Amino acid sequence: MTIAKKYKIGTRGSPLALAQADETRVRLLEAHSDILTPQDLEIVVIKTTGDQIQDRALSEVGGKGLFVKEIEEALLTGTIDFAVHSMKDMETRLPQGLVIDCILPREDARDVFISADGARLADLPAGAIVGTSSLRRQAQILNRRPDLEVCIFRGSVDTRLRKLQEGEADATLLAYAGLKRLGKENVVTDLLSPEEMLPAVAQGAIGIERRTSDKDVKALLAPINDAVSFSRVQCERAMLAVLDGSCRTPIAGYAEIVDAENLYFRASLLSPDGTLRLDAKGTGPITQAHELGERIGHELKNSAGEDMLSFPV
Ligand SMILES: NCc1[nH]cc(CCC(=O)O)c1CC(=O)O
Repeated sequence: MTIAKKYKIGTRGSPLALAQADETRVRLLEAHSDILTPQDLEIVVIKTTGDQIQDRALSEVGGKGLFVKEIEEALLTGTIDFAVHSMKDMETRLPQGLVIDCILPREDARDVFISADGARLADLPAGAIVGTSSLRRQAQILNRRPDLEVCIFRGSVDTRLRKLQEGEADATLLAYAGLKRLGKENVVTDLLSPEEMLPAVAQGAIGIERRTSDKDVKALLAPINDAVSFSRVQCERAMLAVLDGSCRTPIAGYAEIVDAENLYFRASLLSPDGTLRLDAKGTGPITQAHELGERIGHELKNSAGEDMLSFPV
């Protein structure tokens, strides 16, 4: 890096998004303590369409792209220099001219179970209500516990916890990563293993998006990329890219390190009501993360058939 200059970091304004932008800023200041001072990295909050819709499930209003569109426009027009995202919320295809080649060290990817009265998932009585707006969580819960009810739960982590206290549901499911980043691990009743609840693709991973042409930013971000986290996310997203198309199809995918050289990857495709579930798994070299993800994606796609990939809304 030759010149120090000022950079604008784009992010949503939710408490979690701000925590992630701040983590990115701190990592960059550490990695470039020789050339960057705190004033060189400015956090710019961008309000997205998704932030304004709080009362409907995301799958009803257009999917995860809603949280990202305005931020990508700000990148393309140059209002910001790079953007910090939860990789879980990112579509598999980025707009022309943008790239994500920096993934921070991944946080714990598991989902957690939170109940109002401290009961664990296995303790919930028949008919208990679980609040979630994630089709993946809904489908997996109903697959294991067809006797439970699911209701829509949206909003920030705080909003969901408040709804739980107010009795709108008996329990909810959240990403452990988000709670940890907000310093709210204490609300967790139970950590769910990947066998109980296979995480979402890229859950717990923070990615940084930039203009493909911006070589300064590329060099700035390179030292904070975590190669192993990058490969795990690449594997999971390659699977999603094969299956994607319908955000009404619950998909889960989780790649983990088995030894210094290999990934173990599990993926599942379910029907929203949890009655159908297809699982696939495989191992492969970390250096071929994309190929492993694609292979498992095609395996699921072939056994699913067209109808399971396009459930009616
Ligand atoms: N869809 C919202 C969202 N996007 C990322 C996270 C959590 C943090 C992460 O997975 O990195 C959450 C909240 C949740 O699912 O509990």
